[in-house]
Amino acid sequence: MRVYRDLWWFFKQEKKAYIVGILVLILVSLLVLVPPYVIGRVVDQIYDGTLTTESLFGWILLLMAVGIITYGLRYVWRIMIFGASIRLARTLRNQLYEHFTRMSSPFYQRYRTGDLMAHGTNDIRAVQMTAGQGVLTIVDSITMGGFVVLTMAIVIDWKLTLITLTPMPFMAILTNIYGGMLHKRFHAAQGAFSELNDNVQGVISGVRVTKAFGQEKADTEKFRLKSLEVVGKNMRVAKVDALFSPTISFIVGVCYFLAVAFGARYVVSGDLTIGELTSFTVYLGLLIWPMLAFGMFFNTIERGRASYDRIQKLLSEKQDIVEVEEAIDEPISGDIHVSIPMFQYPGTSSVVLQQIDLTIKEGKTLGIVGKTGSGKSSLLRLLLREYELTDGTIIFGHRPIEQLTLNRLKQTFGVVPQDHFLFSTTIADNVAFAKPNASMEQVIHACQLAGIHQDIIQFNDSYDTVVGERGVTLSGGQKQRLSIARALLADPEILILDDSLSAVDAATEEYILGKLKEHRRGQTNIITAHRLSAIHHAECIIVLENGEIIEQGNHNDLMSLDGWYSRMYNQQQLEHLVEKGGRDA
Ligand SMILES: Nc1ncnc2c1ncn2[C@@H]1O[C@H](COP(=O)(O)OP(=O)(O)OP(=O)(O)O)[C@@H](O)[C@H]1O
Repeated sequence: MRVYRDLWWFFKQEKKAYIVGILVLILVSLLVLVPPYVIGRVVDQIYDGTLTTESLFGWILLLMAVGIITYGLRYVWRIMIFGASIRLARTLRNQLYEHFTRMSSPFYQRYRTGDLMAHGTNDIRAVQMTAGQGVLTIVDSITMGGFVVLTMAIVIDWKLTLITLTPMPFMAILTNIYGGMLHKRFHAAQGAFSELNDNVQGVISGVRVTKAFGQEKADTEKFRLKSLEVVGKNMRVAKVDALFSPTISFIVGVCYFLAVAFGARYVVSGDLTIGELTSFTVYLGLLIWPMLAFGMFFNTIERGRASYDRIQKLLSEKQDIVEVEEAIDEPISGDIHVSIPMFQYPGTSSVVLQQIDLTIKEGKTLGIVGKTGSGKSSLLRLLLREYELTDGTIIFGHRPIEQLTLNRLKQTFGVVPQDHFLFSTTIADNVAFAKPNASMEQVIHACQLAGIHQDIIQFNDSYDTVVGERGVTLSGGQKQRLSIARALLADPEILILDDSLSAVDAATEEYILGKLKEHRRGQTNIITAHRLSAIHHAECIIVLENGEIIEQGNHNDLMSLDGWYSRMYNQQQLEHLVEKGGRDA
């Protein structure tokens, strides 16, 4: 029942729908008492020989009227109660979605995508059932069950009612025991389903790698086993679930037996008419649904409680990055001063960045290089405030990063991440993602700057070509250039290219860099790269090693240092020459 207390905010919000729905349900419960009464009266009139055509016609009219009114009322309560529960599902889904969009990287590291998807679908459905079917079953079992029992006791015979209903407490006890078992098993089944979801998501998004390594069989086997586990756990739920109905039917059967055995004696002794006994047994039949509903109710709320708890746990996850109340939303300008004595990712013990002291000059290009894992992307993530600084400061002009609104920070940067992502939509929509109202000319211009325009017009549908899962598959270099076009279209004050030219050839790289220099004159660029040709033109270059700046200066400064940069540059130049020689030969 705790789930209803937790959902009280929603019932208050939808009180009109629930009050009308419940009142109508009560009315229906009263109306269903009429037909068994009529049947009993008709049987008695036949037995007495007093049934006339007129009175039969009257009874039939009454039954028809009750039938039609019940039909209409059942429609009304469904719309009221089930309609409200659909609105609850919508509200929770929106809350979850908004929450997901607010959360930053650490949250997505803590939760698996499959789990989040299961919470957004299965759990919400279970809560919706609690607010819809759960309310119906409890109201129906109490009102209809109560009215039927009262009618049997008051209108027909209280002693017979008492005898007939003695097995009922067993039903309450048993359904309660089953409910407890169901809760545990449902929890386990839900967990296994989440894992399966995760598995499917991983397999589908990595299907090309699977095929490339010929791992289809192994993957299918893994999936088969996982699926078997889910089936097994759901079977355990089904086995308890399946106990409800036979238990109730058995107990109701015993009640029928008692009703007929004792009722017949009452008829013989003249305490009951044959019509009354007929009504009594029909009323007993009406009790099956409330009893079943009672069992279903526990079942539904057990699931709803587990699911609502999981949804609340997700919603209560605090944002990792919180905007201060007095955050300022003013245009960001000036140099960026970065001072990070030390940085560790939350929950880890290894130092990723240390003794970073750096000024990123406004309107200039900063190149960041270093071995893989040296901390290049981590430094960018801190600039974007994807993670909170544990020690040190980042100051934009004269404003510490924490004093700026998150929105302003996002608007200031245009990022082309390493793991660029294209949506399953047209090329034009993908490019215009951050600026949906951009004109076609602007989209084309950005694509020209990113050196992808010529590729796009080769496609049959040009800018309307659908890419991704539902459309054409682009090469790595094409995807990178589309991501660059997307960032350029937004014309950000600070452009970040995180190893974004790695998949294009040297000539294309040179073309894009030339265009960037021309188009982004006076704007800040931050470029990380493994190929030094991508950054050698930068006004300032830093070399990172184990999270520390070991060299800093422009290309000429670094070449004269004769350190990591110059060694790497010479080596890459040599490789380039060998490659070119090989091609020319
Ligand atoms: N979210 C994270 N949580 C914990 N550790 C992380 C996280 N992201 C990166 N790291 C660790 O931080 C270190 C620096 O990683 P980072 O991605 O910044 O390196 P990088 O220089 O950008 O590497 P690459 O050139 O391969 O992209 C690595 O040891 C990495 O394992």
